[in-house]
Amino acid sequence: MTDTDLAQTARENADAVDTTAPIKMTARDVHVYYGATHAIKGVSIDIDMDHVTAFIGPSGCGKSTFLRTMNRMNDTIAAARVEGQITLDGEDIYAPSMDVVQLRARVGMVFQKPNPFPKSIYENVAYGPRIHGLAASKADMDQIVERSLKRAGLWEEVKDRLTDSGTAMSGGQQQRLCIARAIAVDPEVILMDEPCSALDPIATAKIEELIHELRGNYAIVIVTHNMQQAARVSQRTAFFHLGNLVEYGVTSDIFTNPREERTKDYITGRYG
Ligand SMILES: Nc1ncnc2c1ncn2[C@@H]1O[C@H](COP(=O)(O)OP(=O)(O)OP(=O)(O)O)[C@@H](O)[C@H]1O
Repeated sequence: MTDTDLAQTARENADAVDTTAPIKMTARDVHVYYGATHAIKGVSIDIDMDHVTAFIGPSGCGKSTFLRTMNRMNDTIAAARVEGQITLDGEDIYAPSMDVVQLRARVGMVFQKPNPFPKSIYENVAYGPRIHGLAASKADMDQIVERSLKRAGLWEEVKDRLTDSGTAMSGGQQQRLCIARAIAVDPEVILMDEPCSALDPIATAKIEELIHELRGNYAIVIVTHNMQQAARVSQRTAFFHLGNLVEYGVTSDIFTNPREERTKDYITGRYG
């Protein structure tokens, strides 16, 4: 794909930008340290509801680190320290009163490598709703499982083998199962950390289509190394470099008319 194609793809996607969408999450002057390494340097950003926001930038620039601050996954890394403020619907997610288990249900995460539990397909989806008490009966749970698998575009492929192991599926199916698992607890935000990097082009296309379909109901944030993917699936793009948020805006603007020289260099493949 040439630069012109990239710009064209981004422009086609621009129709989906809604400037009146409410802000779902905010970050203000966020810094992250791993011991002495200063990985994120004063990032401020607003994440809109009903949009897909792509985080792009060269390897090691801090995309995954920043993504993990948004549902406190960095809490699980002993050396990581987060400063600054991140809110969800105006509420500080690092406040002592914040229930981290609830937070991670509201802000779900899909990882680079599909990681289904070594349990049945049904149980993979039912697990979250069960621990959060979202189903009052077996019939309720059956409904949640079916609805989540349908939304993840997997139902037709698995409805006759719900008791098979989730780990016995193809990589692309496993990733859609992980998306179904995230959706099952009714999240408001879905964070995706390079969700297609372990998948072949056909499975990747299916996930991209799915992201497109899910967009209207969630705030979705996707880390990607693939600029064509950012242009195809996102309405907003944030470009990170050396721990800084260099530029953030409407995807078609970032790909057609970047304000910063560093963004331009990156999207035209001059480094990264
Ligand atoms: N668990 C960790 N412990 C120590 N340093 C870390 C850890 N995770 C990331 N870092 C460092 O933080 C910086 C940002 O890394 P991060 O993985 O967030 O970047 P990235 O942009 O997502 O990279 P990539 O695109 O290669 O996945 C790097 O210097 C990295 O070495």
